[in-house]
Parts: sequence; C-alpha cells; structure tokens
Amino acid sequence: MFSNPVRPSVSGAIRTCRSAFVGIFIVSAVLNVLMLTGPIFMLQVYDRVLASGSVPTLLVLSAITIGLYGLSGILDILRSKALLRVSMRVYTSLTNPVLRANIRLPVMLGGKSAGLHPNRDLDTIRRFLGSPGPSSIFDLPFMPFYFLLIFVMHSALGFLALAGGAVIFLLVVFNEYSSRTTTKEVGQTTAAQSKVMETARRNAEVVGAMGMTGRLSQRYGELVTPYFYAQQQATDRSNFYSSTIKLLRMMLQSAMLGLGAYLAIRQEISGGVMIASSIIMARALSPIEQAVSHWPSFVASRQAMGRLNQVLLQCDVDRGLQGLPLPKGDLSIEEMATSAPAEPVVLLQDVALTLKAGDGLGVIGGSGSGKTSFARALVGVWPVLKGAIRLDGSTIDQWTEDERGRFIGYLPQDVELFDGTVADNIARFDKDADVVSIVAAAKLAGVHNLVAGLPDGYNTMIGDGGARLSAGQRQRIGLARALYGNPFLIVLDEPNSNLDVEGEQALSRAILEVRQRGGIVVVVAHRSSALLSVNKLLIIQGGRQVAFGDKDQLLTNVSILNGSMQSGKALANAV
Ligand SMILES: Nc1ncnc2c1ncn2[C@@H]1O[C@H](COP(=O)(O)OP(=O)(O)OP(=O)(O)O)[C@@H](O)[C@H]1O
Repeated sequence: MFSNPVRPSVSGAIRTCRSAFVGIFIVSAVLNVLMLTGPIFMLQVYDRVLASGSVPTLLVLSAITIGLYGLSGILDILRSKALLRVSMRVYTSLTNPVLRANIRLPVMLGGKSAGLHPNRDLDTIRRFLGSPGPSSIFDLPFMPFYFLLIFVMHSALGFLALAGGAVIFLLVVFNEYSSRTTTKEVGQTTAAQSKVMETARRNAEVVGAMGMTGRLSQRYGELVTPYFYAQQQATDRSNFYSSTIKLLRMMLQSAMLGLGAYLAIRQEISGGVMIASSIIMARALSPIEQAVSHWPSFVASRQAMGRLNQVLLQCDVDRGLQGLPLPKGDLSIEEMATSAPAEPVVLLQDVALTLKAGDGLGVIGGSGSGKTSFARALVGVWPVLKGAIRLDGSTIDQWTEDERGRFIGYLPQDVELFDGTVADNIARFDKDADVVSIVAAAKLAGVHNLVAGLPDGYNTMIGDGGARLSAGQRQRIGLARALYGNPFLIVLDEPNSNLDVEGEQALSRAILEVRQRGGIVVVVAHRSSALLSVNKLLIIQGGRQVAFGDKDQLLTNVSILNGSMQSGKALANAV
C-alpha cells in the first residue's frame, strides 16, 4: 500500500543505461583497433608492395582495407545511434520529475528559483549526450594504445609523441579550467536577463501604460553588455585553445615525419614505419582535438547536470504515503510559525487553534499582518517552521501531493487560471472529471449561469491565465475550482475582492453549504461580507495571532482591528 519511490537524479538516469555504455565502450575499442587500417595499409604498400612490385598483393591489401573501412563506418553509425538512444532514454526518464521540479521550484525556493530552469538543463544534457561529443570521450582511453604502438616502432618516435601529447593535454586542462568560470558567469547573466524579460512580459500592461518600455530596455541592455563580454571571452579562450591545439598537432605530425625521415636515413626504420607513425600520431591526438571542440557543450552539460541534480534533490519533497485516509474530522494548528520559502525571516508565528468539521473560520487583520501567509501555510505551500498543522492528526506532508488535492480547495488572492477550457479549469485538468461534478462546483460557486452565457459554455477557451475573462469572472471560476470535488478543507484568500453583490451572496451560500456537508472553510477577508457565513474568527496582527474564538463572542469583546475594519464594534455592526 505504501510506496517508497527512488529519488530521481541525472546520475541515476545515466546509471540505468550502464549496459548501453558497456556496449558503446566495446564498439569504441573495436573502432580504435580498426583505425589502424590506414597506417597498416600504408606500411604494407611502402614496405611490401613497392619493394616487391606485386600488383596482386596490392589488390588483396586494397580489398581488405576497403572492407575494414566499411566495417568501421558501420560501427561508427551504430555507436552514434546508441548514444542518441541513451540521450533520449535519460531525457524521457527525467521529463516527469523535472516538470514537477519546475512547478515546485517557486514554492520551494521562492525568489531564489528565478534563475533556475530545470527543463532547459535537461535539454542541454540531452543535446550533449546525443552529439558526437561523448564519442570522442569514449575514444580518449585508447590514446595510450597508440602511443605504445609508436614506441614499438621506435623509442625516439615514442618520446616525441609522448612529449607532444603531454603539452596538448596540458592545454586541454587549462582550457577546462578557464572555461569553467566563464561559463558560470555567462549562466548567471543569462538568468538575470531572463528574469528582467519575464517580469516585463508579465506586467506588459503596466509597462505599456506608464511608458516604462524604454527604461526597462535600458536595464536589459545593461545586463546584456556583460553577458556579451563574458560570452566573447569564453569564445575567445575556446578558439585560442582549439587553434593552438590544432597547430601543435600539425607541427607534431611534421616533426614526427622529420624525425622518422632522419631515422630512415640512418636506416633505423623503414619508409613505411616513417609514414605510419606519423598517421598513428595524428590518430592518437584526434580524440583530444575532438574533445576540445566539444568542450563548451561538455562543460555546459556538466554544469546543467550539477544544477539539475541539486534541484531534483531539493524538490523531491513528496514523501507522502499513498493510501492514507482522507481527513474528515478536524483541523488543529499547534503553535505554528511560517516563512516564505527559503527565506530566513519568520512572517507569522504563535498560531494555535482547532476547528471541527462544519466550522467556518474568518481570518482578519490589517494589511501585511500575515493573513495570506497563514493561508499558504495551511494549504502546504509555505513551510511550517515550528509547531504543526494537522488534519485528523496527520500533518499535510504525510499525504502525497496528488492526494492532497482531493481534500484541499484553495482560492489564492491573485487568481490565475490556466490556458484551457472553463471545464478544464474547474476540474483542475482532471481528464476523468465527470460533467456532473463540474457543473455542481460551478453551481455551488454561483457561476453556472455566467459560464452558460459564454460563447461555448463550459468549453469556452479562456486564454493564457484566463486573459479573456474579467477579474470577477476569474475569481468566481477560481472559487468553483476550489469547491470542485467537495474537498474537506477549503481556503479562500480574499474571495470577494472582485465580486459584485450577487457574487458575494453566492459566496456566502457556498461557504454555508460546505459547512453543512461537513467541510471546513477558512476565509481570509478584508470585506466583512465574506464573514457572514463563518462561526469562528482568527485575528492576526504584526505576524502573530491576537485572538481566536467564536465569531459572535469575539466581536463583542475585541476592538483591536485596523485597516478597513476599524474596530471590533464596527465589524460587529457590519456583520
Ligand atoms: N514571498 C515573500 N517573501 C518575503 N516576505 C513576504 C512574502 N510574502 C509576503 N511577505 C511579507 O509577509 C508579511 C505578511 O504578508 P501577507 O501577504 O501574509 O499579509 P496579508 O495580511 O495577507 O496582507 P494583505 O491584507 O495586504 O494581503 C508582509 O510584511 C509581507 O511583506
């Protein structure tokens, strides 16, 4: 009944492809042996065919060489295909956890999540794994084999090759070291840029109306300049290293030929060995050159992997147990304190209260007193730093995130809907939702007639964020979404801020009906009309609980409110 899921990670996903990597390694080994086809052919032509003048030998050698080249071509294609499939397997096995992490990030890390894009990181890893880059990495371990062969041909040639190889290797290390910091800088600047752009796009109306486009463009430009500079530096360095390595390789090849010629003149080696050693040298160094040219994407992929592993670890918070019974009895809060995600400052503390099935709690207090913080902690999106919030004795995190949705309804202060139909939005995109439940939630929220009046009724597409609806319509559909499926705990954060009289009446009726069916409703309110249908009251001031009790009793005793509710008496009169 209880599940204990494996924690997702990039390294874990790559590990599942272990057998594929073993296969790729074996194919790489065969390919590297087959790479000797050219030098051996050359050796035989120089030392055997030219010396003997035998055309049949030349023909047989040519036929064998063509066959071996064909075989290495086929193996190379197979290796690329296998790597592409590995990249797709890693990608698909992480798509779901990465999507979840992407959604959870703002809740887990708040503002610190702005520069993190796990889906882009996963894409970077996929692109690298599917590119020719990993093939060159698989070829690297076979380099010593080529050096050994050159040593076998002549120790002087071997030492020259080894010295040249060491210099090139050092350049690769410098390249890695210098690109590491610059790629990080580039990543940070890109994150800052996209933050400015995202905020500007989200607030396009404010930007347009108040003529802020020019100033925001200027700010964007200020961020772009260092980005270009960092990018330019990274490319300059990478170009410098790859050109130097290329140059060195060519020089080394000529030096090998020169030394080979010298040794041939002294009759220490044959002409064939002279040519073959130079070709083997080039072959030994080619994986390094290849690796250098793919270095930026390798570094980017490695950094993406580090970030993604970190994000997956931080966002893997769904430790709930599947099958825990849904609550239906009471809600108790024990000396609870909360803060915004990943923020050190406690924003609300000392909240202690108990509610029973059928209770309705009104939460009041001045602006910035902590009402929304309370609502967010209650639905489990803000962390409980101290104390506990319990439903039938269990804390919210003991249920899986998906199951939590079956007993929690939440209407946030700023209602955002999703791109889809009205029905999709009310049903929280549940594919198995039945029309009866959708219509029941809409009727309970008093929004059925409004929806029926839309061009396509419940099938009306409402655009991204509910852009084609008014603020009041969005709020009422948001209320229907919170009520959908008859959740036990319904938290409404200023549900009437955009409602007309009819909407407010529907809201009061909905709260009463939820209470009558044994649910608990928590209503954060500035306007007293939202409190008509509640029986309990919580008063918050300065991030602390000031009072909690029966609404009627409290209203006669307390007169400490500010903001729109100037005093307890005023509130009493209003209610
Ligand atoms: N994401 C956040 N990060 C840091 N501080 C925050 C965050 N959200 C709110 N706060 C701070 O927490 C305090 C309480 O805010 P909260 O939104 O809970 O107040 P509220 O009572 O709902 O106010 P209002 O009635 O104006 O909506 C405020 O001082 C606010 O500045």
